[in-house]
Amino acid sequence: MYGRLDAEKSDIGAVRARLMGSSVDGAEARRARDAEIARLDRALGRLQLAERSLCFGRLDSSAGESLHIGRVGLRSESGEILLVDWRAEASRPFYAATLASPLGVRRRRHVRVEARRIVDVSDEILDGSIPTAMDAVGDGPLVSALSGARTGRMREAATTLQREQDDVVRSEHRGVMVVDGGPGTGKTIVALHRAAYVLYAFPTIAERGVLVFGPNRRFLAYISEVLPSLGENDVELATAPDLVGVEATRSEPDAVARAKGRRSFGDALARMVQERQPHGVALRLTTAHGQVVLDASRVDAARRSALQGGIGHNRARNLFLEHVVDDLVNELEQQTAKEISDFEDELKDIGVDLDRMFARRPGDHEPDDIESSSDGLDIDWDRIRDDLLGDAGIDRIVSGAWPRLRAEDVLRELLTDPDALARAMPELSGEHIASIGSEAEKGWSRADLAALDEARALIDGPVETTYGHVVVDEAQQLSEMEWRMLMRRCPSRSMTIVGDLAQAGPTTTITGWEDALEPFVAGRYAHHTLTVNYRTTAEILDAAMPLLARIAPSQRISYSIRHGGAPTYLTVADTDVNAALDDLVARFRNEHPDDLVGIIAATRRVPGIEGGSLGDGAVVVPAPDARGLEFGAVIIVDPDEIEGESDAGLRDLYVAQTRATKRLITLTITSADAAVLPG
Ligand SMILES: Nc1ncnc2c1ncn2[C@@H]1O[C@H](COP(=O)(O)OP(=O)(O)OP(=O)(O)O)[C@@H](O)[C@H]1O
Repeated sequence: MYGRLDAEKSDIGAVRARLMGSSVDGAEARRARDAEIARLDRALGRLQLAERSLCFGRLDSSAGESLHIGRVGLRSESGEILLVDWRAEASRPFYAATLASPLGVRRRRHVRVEARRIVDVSDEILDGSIPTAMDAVGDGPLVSALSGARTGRMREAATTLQREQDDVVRSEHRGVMVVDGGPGTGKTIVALHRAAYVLYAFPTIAERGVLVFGPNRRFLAYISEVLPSLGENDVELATAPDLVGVEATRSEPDAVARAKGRRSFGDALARMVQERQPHGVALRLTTAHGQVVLDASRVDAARRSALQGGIGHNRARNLFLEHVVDDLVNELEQQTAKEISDFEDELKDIGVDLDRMFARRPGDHEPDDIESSSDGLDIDWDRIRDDLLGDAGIDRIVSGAWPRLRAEDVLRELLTDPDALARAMPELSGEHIASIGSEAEKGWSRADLAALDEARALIDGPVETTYGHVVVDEAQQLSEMEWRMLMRRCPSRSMTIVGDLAQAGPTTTITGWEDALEPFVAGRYAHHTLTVNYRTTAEILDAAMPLLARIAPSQRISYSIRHGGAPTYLTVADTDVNAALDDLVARFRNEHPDDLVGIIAATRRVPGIEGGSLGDGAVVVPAPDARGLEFGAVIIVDPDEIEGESDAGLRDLYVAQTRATKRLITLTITSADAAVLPG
């Protein structure tokens, strides 16, 4: 297989070199050549990424046929199949076969390859037959993957995707799919493998781009290596600031962020923009050709037809200008015709007959021209229309009724208009409303970003960059306005949405998936729930259950497949926290040198801990940012402080309790000397 991999790489390299060296005539041909070279580069990149564990599985059927499964598909020179891509239909039994339903598979083999050598083989016999000397039945690769060290970067799991996960990854559903489940059930793993599957199996969707949206950059860094290691580099990873192209530089009270995240805030923006469009007013237009007043009903009709295409306030303004100028020219034409005929009548009254004066002698052609001379034949109305479209005076009058706007200005205007805010956010106190205004000049907050995106859509029209498929991770975090921001980027509504409502943060405004999706795909989405926890041991999960019972009593409880030590609870004096952490980290790292320790604390406590002398074996994470992350060991510092820090404090604590793969330690802080240091 590696021989064929090398041969394919060098074949592609040769074609590429030939193309580079060939001469092309004209821009069209050059574009076609560049596109072909880019395609070859992508194919080459994919083959290079397949180098690491090229083949990781093998299926042997009860009928004696076998199939190798790996990162890419490969054929021999004579065309027979050597290796099947893990996403191909033929690979499905590798993930779907079970003891209860072996799908014709006798043996499923996991192969581990390092530096092109097989270093481990592990078999499962699925059809009930007796293992032979040729079978290597032992501890499964899933268990070894799960108990492996956590180094701060998520790893792909194409080799060990489990059946309930694989059903989602390989689903034929092309619309919106929601995947929920408790912490550690593999929602992120499923979402990322789904992205890889979409790229492979739905080429027309993939062509339009795939976006993976995550809550913050720390999380994106954590998952950043999964897709490349699956051979997929054509996926964009983004957070809200990336999508909007603006950084959030200011924090604000959760209640304010929540209010800004509601639909009603978007509606207030829309009203603000509508108020900058003419409603029920007449337009007085003065031109070199005369003065015209367009009455309110014609102005309203022009406004309605300009807005019909949903192209945004500024571009609709240009259409409005065109409608106004059309009406204006019609009006001028009629005025002129009337003036000429009035003039003729006056002349007739004093005995002058224009028709007779201009009449040609008998024998001349085109008697019609004589008729039309009185209709203003010499006036080129098309040219006048063009002139008026570029006329600064008309532009000024239209701008008075329909000004060009900037999204930033409109949002600032709303944020500094206490009356409009009070109408849009009836739940906020006067104090909060006032604070919004005084903070607005100091930069944007996180919640402002979605509002800015909304204002841009209203003013500048649909976003330019859209995607064929959008994956949303930690989706419980999104506000209604953020849902709109994402939907705007996925007009085809092909999405994979993963999240866990029990882990929702303080600024979430939705209460359920139906609530979130109803405005976009009411009732038309698939829903899956994952049930097995692959992260924490059963002991750690058990310790988190009382909290889950308080947060989401109706949530189906997941179960863990691994066991380990019971969580530890310690008490230390405030002044000894850093010394205790040093000690705990050192002890854990001694036993598990490659495993990262996550120290999770209330946001306000983080700087104090970071100021300590922790080595690189540990990272300090503010509790609200711990969503989605995972560590070998987790030390929770002062759970009460985490719980009390925000409206979502209890859920933050639940998230913190479910991040560890091996050990969970909780440090309670006391100012008394009675603290018990870990002994
Ligand atoms: N099939 C699998 N094979 C190997 N590892 C897996 C598999 N499924 C999940 N895992 C591992 O289990 C851990 C938890 O998975 P993941 O982070 O996707 O869960 P999650 O449901 O997104 O969790 P949370 O809700 O806490 O963010 C990760 O380390 C992941 O790599």
